[in-house]
Amino acid sequence: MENEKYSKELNVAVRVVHMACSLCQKVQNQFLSTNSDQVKSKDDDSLVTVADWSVQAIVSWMLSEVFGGQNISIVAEEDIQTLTKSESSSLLGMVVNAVNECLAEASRFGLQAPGKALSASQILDAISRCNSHGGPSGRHWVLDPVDGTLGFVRGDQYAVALAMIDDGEVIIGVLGCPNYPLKDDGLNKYSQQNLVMLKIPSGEVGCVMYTMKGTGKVWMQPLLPCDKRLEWPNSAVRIRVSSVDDPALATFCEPVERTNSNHSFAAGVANTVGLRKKPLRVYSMVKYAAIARGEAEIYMRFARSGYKEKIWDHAAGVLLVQEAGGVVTDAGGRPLDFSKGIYLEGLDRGIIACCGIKLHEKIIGAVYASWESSNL
Ligand SMILES: Nc1ncnc2c1ncn2[C@@H]1O[C@H](COP(=O)(O)O)[C@@H](OP(=O)(O)O)[C@H]1O
Ligand SMILES: [Mg+2]
Repeated sequence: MENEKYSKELNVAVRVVHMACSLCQKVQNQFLSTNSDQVKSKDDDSLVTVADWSVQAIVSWMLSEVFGGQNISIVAEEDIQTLTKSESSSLLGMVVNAVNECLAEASRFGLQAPGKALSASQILDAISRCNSHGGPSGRHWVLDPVDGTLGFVRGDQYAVALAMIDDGEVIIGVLGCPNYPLKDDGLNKYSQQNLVMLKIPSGEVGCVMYTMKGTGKVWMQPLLPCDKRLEWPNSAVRIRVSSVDDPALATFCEPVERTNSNHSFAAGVANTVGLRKKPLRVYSMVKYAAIARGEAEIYMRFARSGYKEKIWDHAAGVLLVQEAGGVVTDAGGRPLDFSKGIYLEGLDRGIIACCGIKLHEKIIGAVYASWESSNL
């Protein structure tokens, strides 16, 4: 990538996300086969798993090792509240094991393993250190350790998302998608058949996509098989958005959960614009990946009013789409603002990502036309 200034950050971020994906695959396989108690309910009733905490711990630990001790700023989704309750000691034990097993393999990813296994308190420290609120100045890493937790526990799509913001702008975006089929149109095909992604033969599924602002290039690497080392650039191929601009041929994505996006409003917009295909419903930021890779043309997200979108759910994915040639704005057509802390403040109604400006203008126009008559 051209921009020397951030090349080390990008390189390390990609390696760390590969490592995190490998951890997630192990945890997912384990609990899908044993249906164990690795899933707990958070106070807000969303699901959080051993993988969320473990990924946050390894990313935080690695970034701190490479980029400067306790001083780096990381904005991330998880805290240690549940994990430090007395009844959670077995859960903490599982996190400690998962983290240490994963870090022991760091050299395979071109990273340096710790001299000895990390203690529970070092791991809790690493997790709770990610309590930055971001903001308009300085560098902030932004992490969603397991985005699409529901997809993760169902054996479906999820993502590990790591971005770096510098002075309010997203500069680096890395998205690990362990269940993303590598073949063209794989997501479409498997989603339509309602297949659990784990049934896809390994070697045909899982990738890391990454980019740096201003390069106009987005790269995709397959995940590493367990006996291989990551050799940069590890068979990276360039990906680009689709060139389809005819609504009749376009595919649009939306969240699986209707609590996260108003499906009927999106259907109204789709109808107004002349989209004909069924929506592609996908968990997590894999929707951005599908646009960046040209497998879908449009992503619409209309959260209920009052819900505030968080930067870690979007930063990496938005940059991937933009650098792959696409357009992402709020539903009023304005750019997303990542400089205001942990929320996308001032977001107008929803988020629209498109492969190109023509479709984007049509969608924004249809949102305006439909809004008045809707009760969002
Ligand atoms: N009411 C709501 N409206 C919109 N997004 C929500 C929401 N509640 C949770 N989310 C976010 O939606 C993300 C999942 O996105 P999607 O619906 O596209 O799969 C969740 O990420 P996590 O799974 O990391 O918690 C969560 O941050
Ligand atoms: Mg998320």
